[in-house]
Amino acid sequence: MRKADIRLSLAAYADRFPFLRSSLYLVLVWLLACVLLIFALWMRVSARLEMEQQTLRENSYKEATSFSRIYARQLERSLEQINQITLTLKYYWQDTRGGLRLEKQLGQGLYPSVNLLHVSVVNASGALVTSTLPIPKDSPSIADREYFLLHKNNPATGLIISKPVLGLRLGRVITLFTRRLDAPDGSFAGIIVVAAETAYLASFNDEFALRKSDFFSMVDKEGTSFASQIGKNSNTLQTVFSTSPTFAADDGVLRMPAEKFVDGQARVIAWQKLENYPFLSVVGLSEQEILASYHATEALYYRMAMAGTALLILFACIGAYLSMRLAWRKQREEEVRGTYHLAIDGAREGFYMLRTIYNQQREVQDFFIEDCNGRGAALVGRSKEELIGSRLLQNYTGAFAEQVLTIFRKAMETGFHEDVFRVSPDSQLRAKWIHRRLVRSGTGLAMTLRDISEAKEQELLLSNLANMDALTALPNRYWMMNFLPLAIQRVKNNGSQLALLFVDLDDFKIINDSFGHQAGDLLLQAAALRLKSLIRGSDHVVRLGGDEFTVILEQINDVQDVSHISELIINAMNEPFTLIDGHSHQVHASIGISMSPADGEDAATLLKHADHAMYEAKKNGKGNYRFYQGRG
Ligand SMILES: Nc1nc2c(ncn2[C@@H]2O[C@H](COP(=O)(O)OP(=O)(O)OP(=O)(O)O)[C@@H](O)[C@H]2O)c(=O)[nH]1
Repeated sequence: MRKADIRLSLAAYADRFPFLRSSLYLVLVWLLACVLLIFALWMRVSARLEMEQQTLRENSYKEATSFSRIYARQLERSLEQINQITLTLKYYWQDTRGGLRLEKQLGQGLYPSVNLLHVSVVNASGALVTSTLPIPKDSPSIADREYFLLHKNNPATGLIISKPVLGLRLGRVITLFTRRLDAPDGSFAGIIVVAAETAYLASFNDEFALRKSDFFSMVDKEGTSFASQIGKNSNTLQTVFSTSPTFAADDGVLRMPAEKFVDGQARVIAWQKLENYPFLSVVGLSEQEILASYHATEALYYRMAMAGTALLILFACIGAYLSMRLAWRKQREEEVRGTYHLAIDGAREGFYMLRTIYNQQREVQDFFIEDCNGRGAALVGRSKEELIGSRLLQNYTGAFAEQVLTIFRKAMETGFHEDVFRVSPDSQLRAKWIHRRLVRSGTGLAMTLRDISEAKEQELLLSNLANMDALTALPNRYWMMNFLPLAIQRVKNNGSQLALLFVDLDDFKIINDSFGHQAGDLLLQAAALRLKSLIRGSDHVVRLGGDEFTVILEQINDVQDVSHISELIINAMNEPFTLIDGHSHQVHASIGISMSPADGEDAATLLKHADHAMYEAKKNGKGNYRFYQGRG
């Protein structure tokens, strides 16, 4: 871009600066609308996400509660199974008077869960007697254990479940279920010990769909975890809690923060108290996993909202730009309209903007005056206010209205019409002559009317002067030479004849010489009147100059008629002229006649031949007429 071009375009923008400043509100409106829409969009997205999250949470609460109940029922059954084993073995032991050999039973496959549940019999002195696990040679006495002493000292004690401990023989965490053995005399005979591994107590993972970080756990009232499992296929462990949880009610559901768990993950936990055992089944669903689908949705929503925001900003920019452009154009149009009104209101021409009114057949029926200037209104004797909004044909009536409509329809078709017309008496136009110009513009017409009456009058006057003899007021030679070709053509077309009578006064010079030039003038005027009185309205008398006249007779079908009129003229001219000077003067006339088309088909030839015939008449003694006989 050249420097000059840059300067030009900068100047163009500088021109627009005041406009831009005054139209800044348009940008602000778009901006505000955009901000509001973006705000509404994000509010909607956030509400939607909130709802989604809420639903997921509610579902997770329900799910956790349902799982904790299932687990509680299963745990109850497992504990009951262990209880049954202790009872069965107690009675079996007592029945067989200590003849129970667990190693034998193990061999017979009586303990299907042998790798998770280990049974032992301890005698009254605390020594292992029989067991499903191998008994080491130096197996220590358990006589000092709390549960052993409890059974020993209290015959009524039923099943005692100890806190989880590290099993010495297994090297794994176990929970001991113990029951007292009584001798036939009711004295203490030892205890049955069932050691349950954590995997036995937490072995329900097939029952429901656990996700990777979900867990279930058997917990006692004090919050001690006995067995837990995180995820479906992981190993069981004693606890998942970092500190012992407390549960105020028998059942419930709540969100537990991340720090409460050894793996640092927040969870929704639900618990349920077992009916027959002092334990709670606890199920925890990982919050991260619950919300995993939510996070995907959230990301999608945010992406959509971002795209929506970008689109809205784009729309707002485009909208602001287009509005500004529209406003700029409008302003320009206003300026142009203002200038146009200034121009047309000061114009001497009437100016009208007409919109077409169509009928049902799509024919132009009328025009609606959309705009006009003061001159336009004045031309039809109305005010601008009256005229604007009215229909064009309201201003015309009768045949003239139909004629106007025809011209206007044609202008709509061709796009342009220009004419000059004499104003009809039917018209309301306040002028005698109008110059009219119609230009198609869009769905209507732009019409200008110019009053050319004065110019036309002037033109007519000049035309009359050019065509008229000043002394006699008869048409002159100039007129005749224009008229004759048309008249010759007319008779040629309709097959009739035209007669040109060349009339020359005889001895006129004497009048001039004897009575003066003025008397001669008066006689010429009187002769002209006399000639005019002899012919029909459709015929013409012309003064060629001096004492020479022509009479043009059209539509001659019989040459006799020409002879007759020639005689009338000669007779009339033979009559003395009494002029206003009181003198009576005697002149005669000689007439030469040429006929068209026989003696000529053009004005000059016809005149020349009539002149020749007149010369012949003069030669023949004056006061008579002669038809052209040819040049012979
Ligand atoms: N008063 C008057 N005389 C005119 C006018 N124009 C021409 N004349 C005169 O008219 C006379 C015409 O002359 P001519 O036609 O030759 O003479 P004439 O006496 O009629 O002779 P013939 O035609 O042969 O009979 C001339 O004397 C002109 O000066 C005019 O406008 N007024």
